[in-house]
This record gives sequence, structure tokens and C-alpha cells, in this order.
Amino acid sequence: MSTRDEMTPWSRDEFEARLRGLGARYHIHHPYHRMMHEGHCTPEQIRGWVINRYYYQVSIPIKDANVLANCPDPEARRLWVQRILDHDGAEGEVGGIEAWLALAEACGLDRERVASLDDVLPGVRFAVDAYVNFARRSTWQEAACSSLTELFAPEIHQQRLTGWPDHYPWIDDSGLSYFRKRLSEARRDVEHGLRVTLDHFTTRAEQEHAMSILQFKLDVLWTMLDAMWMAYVEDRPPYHSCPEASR
Ligand SMILES: O=C(O)c1cc(C(=O)O)c2c(n1)C(=O)C(=O)c1cc(C(=O)O)[nH]c1-2
Repeated sequence: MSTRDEMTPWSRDEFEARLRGLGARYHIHHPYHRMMHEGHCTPEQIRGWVINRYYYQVSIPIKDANVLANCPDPEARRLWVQRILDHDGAEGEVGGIEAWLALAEACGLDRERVASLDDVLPGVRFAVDAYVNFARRSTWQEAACSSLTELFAPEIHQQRLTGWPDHYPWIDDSGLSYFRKRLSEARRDVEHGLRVTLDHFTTRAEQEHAMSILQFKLDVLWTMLDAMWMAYVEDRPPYHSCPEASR
């Protein structure tokens, strides 16, 4: 490839196609998710995932508040603030955090215990915190770009809605409303996030930067599941090999 080719920006369509192409690395392909979708998770493995993912759920609105704090554009802020309401719940509505706690209860977990975050694995904390800190320190357009893994999320939510009632009949159906709710919310979010990204990252170097941001976010999601795999599949939680350690 000549230097000139390396400098030429991708067309809008090509840029979007490349961003979408990163879906090949989405956590839908992680062994933990595969196992979950194939119906092979034990109740403890499902519960471990629900407990740890709760930390992601409560951190997302904080991430989005950081995006708002870095955004000088009132029009963009007006659209973005909806993401916080989706999770925290607007007046008289059940938000995502509450819906996740309902999922936890439907899985037989104690809501107070889940909400305490006491059982969240350190690796999951580090990964999620890296995402929040990224939004804190980046421009709001970079943070918008990092949310684009949601391009791939409706498929994973739909898989759960379709597969779980058969595979995991012990989970009360009412617990699945979080996934139902996210189907439309994620589609609306990515429409905005994608528009911001395609408009903002226009030189070839900027477009490649956007690709690396989306890769970072894929790393966050993948790493969360790696930590869960070690703890709940390999049965090797942190410090399992320390003879003197008790937690
Ligand atoms: O269940 C999932 O696999 C999944 C993935 C993602 C994602 O791709 O980041 C999100 C969600 N769920 C989700 O429910 C959610 O609210 C959400 C917000 C964001 C974000 O980056 O702002 N990602 C996701």
C-alpha cells in the first residue's frame, strides 16, 4: 500500500463497515457467552455473571455523566442524558439498574448482596473502571465512539430472550425484561453514537484512532468475561492458590 493510500480517508460507508467489522471480536464469541447461549451454564455460573455484570450496569450512568461533563454541545447533551435516565429510571419508570436487580432476584440472588458489590471480581472492576476512566479523560466524541459496541448488543440480548426460557427454566421470565428493554434503547443509542463518530473522525488518522477506541472497548468486555471464566468455570478465583489466604 502506498503512503498516499495510507493517508486517504475511508469513505463514510467504508469507515462504518470497518467499525462494524470489529463485531467479529464482540464478547458474543467469548467462551463464557457461548456456553451461556448453548445452555451449558450451571446456575452458579449464571449467577456469577449476573453479580459481576451488575457492576457494569451501575457504572454505565457514571460513564455517561462523564461524557456529559465533557460535552459543550447542548443538542448532543440533550440526546445523551437519556442514557442516564434509561439506567437510573425516569420518574415513574423502572430503569435498567432496577431491572437488573429484578434479574438477579429471578436468578435466586439476594438483591442487597448484589447491590453491595461485595462479590464483584477484581478483574471485572478493573475492566469496568478503565471504561469509566476512559470517558472521564477523553473527548465526548471519543467516548461516544467507545459506546459503539452497542452496535452488536441487540443480537446478544435477543439470543438471551430466545434461549434462556428453554435452557434455564429456573429463571423466572419476569427477570428477562432488562434484555427486552435494551433491544430498542441500544438501537437508538448507536444511531446517535454512530452519527457522532462518522461526523467527527474524518481524516484517515482520526478514523484509525476511532478503530482503536472501539478495540479498547472490546477489550473491556472480553476481559470482564475472562475474569469470570477463571472464577466460575476454572474454579480459580483470585488467591485460590495462596495456602494461607482466606477471603
Ligand atoms: O449485555 C451485553 O452484552 C451488553 C453489552 C453492552 C456493550 O456492548 O457495551 C452494553 C449492554 N449490554 C447494556 O445493557 C448497556 O446498557 C450498555 C451501555 C453501553 C455503553 O457502552 O454505553 N454498553 C452497553
